Amino acid sequence: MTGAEPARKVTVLGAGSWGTTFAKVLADAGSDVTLWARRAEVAERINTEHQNPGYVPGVALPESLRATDDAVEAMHGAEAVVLAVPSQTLRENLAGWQPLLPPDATLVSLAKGVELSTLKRMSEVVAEVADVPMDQVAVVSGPNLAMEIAGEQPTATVVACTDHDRAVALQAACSTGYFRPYTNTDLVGIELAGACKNVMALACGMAAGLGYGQNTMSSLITRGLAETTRLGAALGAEPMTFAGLAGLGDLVATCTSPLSRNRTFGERLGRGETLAQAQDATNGQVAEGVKSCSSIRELAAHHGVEMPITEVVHRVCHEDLGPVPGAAQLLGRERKSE
Ligand SMILES: NC(=O)C1=CN([C@@H]2O[C@H](COP(=O)(O)OP(=O)(O)OC[C@H]3O[C@@H](n4cnc5c(N)ncnc54)[C@H](O)[C@@H]3O)[C@@H](O)[C@H]2O)C=CC1
Ligand SMILES: O=C(CO)COP(=O)(O)O
Repeated sequence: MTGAEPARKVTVLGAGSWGTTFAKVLADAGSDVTLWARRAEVAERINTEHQNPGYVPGVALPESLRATDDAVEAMHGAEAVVLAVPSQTLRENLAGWQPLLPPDATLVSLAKGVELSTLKRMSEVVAEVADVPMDQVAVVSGPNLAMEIAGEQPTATVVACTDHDRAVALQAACSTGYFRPYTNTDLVGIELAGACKNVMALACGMAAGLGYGQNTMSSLITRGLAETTRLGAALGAEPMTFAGLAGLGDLVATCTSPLSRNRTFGERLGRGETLAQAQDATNGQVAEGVKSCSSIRELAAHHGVEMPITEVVHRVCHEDLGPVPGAAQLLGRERKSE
């Protein structure tokens, strides 16, 4: 897919909650969409009953949306290939798909995370594993809780790509009466914002689980935005990106919605559940911040950036710090100006 023409043939790899929902958006926008599911029975149910109850219960999927568990069939002739798998498995998944990728297809990451061990953003992982230039990689990120979009509630998002024409083509391919994408060329900022907001949603969930109210939430959201912006500035992102849909927009949506898996996970930790207990309650869906809190913390350390909320979330998730002492740690920091 090149130039400013809408993508007509789009493949979505991953039929979880966001992959299925984004495939519906693309199909509703008039694109010819094939959705790849890991399990044959999920693909079969989408084709025959137009439902994916494990991930988007009660949602009627468009009849034009085709699903398959055959990656070869899914990717044949695709102008854009959308990667809708968790951040920490993207490398492994994409390595398997790499030989099947149509050469000039725009590769679109929906994942919000930073890879453990390499500390790479998802677009970096995609460009490396697919062996394509960075301007062939796009990202979609914004306040995009899948179940609200699946219910066709009005939502905006950002389509980011360093190649503006590709961003415009993808924007056209996913614009519907309920979904309004804006373009942006600041891939670094858009991706960091998406990864960090999951960590802040864990923190807000913990606060909610401890019984704290809106002052605490607002304080965490605002200071979370400050530390995310600091990291972005150190990595060359445009600071204004963090005030946009993929920054503040997604941060507010995720930190305040009971639909967020990250916020819900944090709330369970705040109520005193262990990591394993909270994990059991996710219905197999991913809460990216649980792993990304560690990779973002390490990335920040490499760049000499202070991220106190991320630090506390990491310690609560992985170093046995209780949420109450975690809150005390944040409140007890050295006094400073805003
Ligand atoms: N659900 C949402 O509201 C939104 C999710 N996202 C992001 O999209 C990405 C995908 O999220 P969801 O679709 O929500 O996740 P999910 O947990 O609902 O689904 C994950 C999908 O990846 C597939 N998959 C393939 N290989 C896998 C492996 N090795 N391990 C686990 N799953 C594997 C699963 O079968 C499943 O179809 C995440 O990075 C998430 O942060 C972004 C915006 C909205
Ligand atoms: O990214 C999301 C909303 O924009 C979804 O958040 P959760 O992964 O926490 O459900």
